[in-house]
Amino acid sequence: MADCLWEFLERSRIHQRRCSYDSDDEFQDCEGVGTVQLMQMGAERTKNVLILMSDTGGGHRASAEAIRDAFRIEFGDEYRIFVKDVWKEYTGWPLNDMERSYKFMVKHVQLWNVAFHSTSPRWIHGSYLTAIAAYYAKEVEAGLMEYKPDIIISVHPLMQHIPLWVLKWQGLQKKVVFVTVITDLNSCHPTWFHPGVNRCYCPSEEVAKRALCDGLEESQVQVFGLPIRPSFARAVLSKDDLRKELEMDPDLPAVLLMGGGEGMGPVKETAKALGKSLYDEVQKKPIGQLIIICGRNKSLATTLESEEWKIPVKVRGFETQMQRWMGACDCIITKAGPGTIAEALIRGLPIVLNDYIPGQEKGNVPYVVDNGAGVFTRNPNETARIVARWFSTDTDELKRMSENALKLAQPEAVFDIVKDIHELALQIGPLANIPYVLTSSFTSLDI
Ligand SMILES: CCCCCCCC/C=C\CCCCCCCC(=O)OC[C@H](CO[C@@H]1O[C@H](CO)[C@H](O)[C@H](O)[C@H]1O)OC(=O)CCCCCCC/C=C\CCCCCCCC
Ligand SMILES: O=c1ccn([C@@H]2O[C@H](COP(=O)(O)OP(=O)(O)O)[C@@H](O)[C@H]2O)c(=O)[nH]1
Repeated sequence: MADCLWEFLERSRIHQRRCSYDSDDEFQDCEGVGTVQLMQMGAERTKNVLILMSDTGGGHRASAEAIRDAFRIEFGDEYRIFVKDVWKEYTGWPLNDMERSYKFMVKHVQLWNVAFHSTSPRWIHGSYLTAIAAYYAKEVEAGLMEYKPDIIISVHPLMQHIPLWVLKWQGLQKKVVFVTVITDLNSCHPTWFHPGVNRCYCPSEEVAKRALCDGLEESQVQVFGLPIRPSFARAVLSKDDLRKELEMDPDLPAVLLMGGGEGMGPVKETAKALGKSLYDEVQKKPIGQLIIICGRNKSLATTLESEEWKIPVKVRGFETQMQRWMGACDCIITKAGPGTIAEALIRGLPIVLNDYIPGQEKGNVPYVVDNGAGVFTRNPNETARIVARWFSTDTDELKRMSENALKLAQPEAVFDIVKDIHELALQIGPLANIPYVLTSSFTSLDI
């Protein structure tokens, strides 16, 4: 049933060309077409939710999947959820190549720094994105038609402007619920803030302040926390069982080393330094064990697998059960990725931040350090010394930081977000119950 309205839209676009275009909001002599059928179709139907994301890093997909899973837990079959990179599936360069471009840019970190900051003024990113929206309007429309969304959720900084333009051109802006879920904890890019959204979910008060300064209304802004997969929040995991299951040493304290979905940052150097610092040369035995998760960085995994280690080490590629590995460890070393930080906080893991991407990840460092949940150092030897200290003489500090981490954790955020979206959808009304009047389509506009 959910498909009916969009099918109706598609059919009506043919009819629409025969109607006189009068204003942005109305086709005068189309008024009333299909309204009755649409109101009937609206009753008790499954609603389509389209979550827009891109694999630029691992955090956007993780948040998208968290929202999908929470919808399923809370509302069962009431919603049909699609997690999609519509840009990649439907558009062309540069939108369909963002993953590669982003990887290239963050490898040449100064390039990313310049791109991030030079595109911050609204007039700069606004004009770029409007131009791209105009160029790819038909393709984006085709992508939206495919999934026929009643609700669109963007979890990506570059996925507000273009779909909102397309909805506006189609006269659907007031009928399709559009929300943004921000996945950066602090110093996020202003492209996240679009005044045309129904709601902007901010993971922290700091981000909410930025949203308000950037022109969003208080009624648009909600702060619940960063959405993390329900498996982190809901699973009751015993460390002993997990270690058995993951074939880890049952007694040695364990450190998890990672660098986001792409295995970025000084992972190799830090692993080597830990290999030394966690081995007691006097007693000739390890004082800790090391888990290295390389994500999609295959060459990193291959290099580390070929190393000789004096301590127990596991090298893994992209893992789909991060909550298990985190649950089995006692602390974590990572670049300042917001997803990994929020997950580690839920598991109460003290954090050593060993790198950050300039711009969006810079503000995550004070978020962790000032709240006493971890430390920051870019020096791999220093990182290794800190962990060795935590595992030997300074276990109190490890415990204190673990408590602080748990205080910051917001495991229920994802459920609060989906419940609020559900409420919003009820307030705005099921799309098909709105007396529907077809409006202008950009296909008939000269843009
Ligand atoms: C004097 C004017 C010069 C203008 C030069 C403009 C050149 C445009 C080139 C590049 C665009 C740069 C986009 C900057 C905005 C980015 C917003 C942002 O925060 O992006 C972050 C995401 C990645 O997500 C983050 O991942 C992190 C982990 O790795 C972490 O998890 C974090 O929390 C996440 O938020 O970045 C992207 O997705 C960037 C994609 C790069 C696209 C490159 C496209 C290249 C080509 C042309 C650009 C056309 C697109 C225009 C957009 C410009 C307006 C912003
Ligand atoms: O092998 C891996 C490596 C990472 N992740 C997840 O990828 C996300 C990484 O997001 P973050 O914001 O930390 O960094 P990004 O990858 O976006 O740079 C987190 O949810 C991790 O749990 C994962 O599921 N498997």
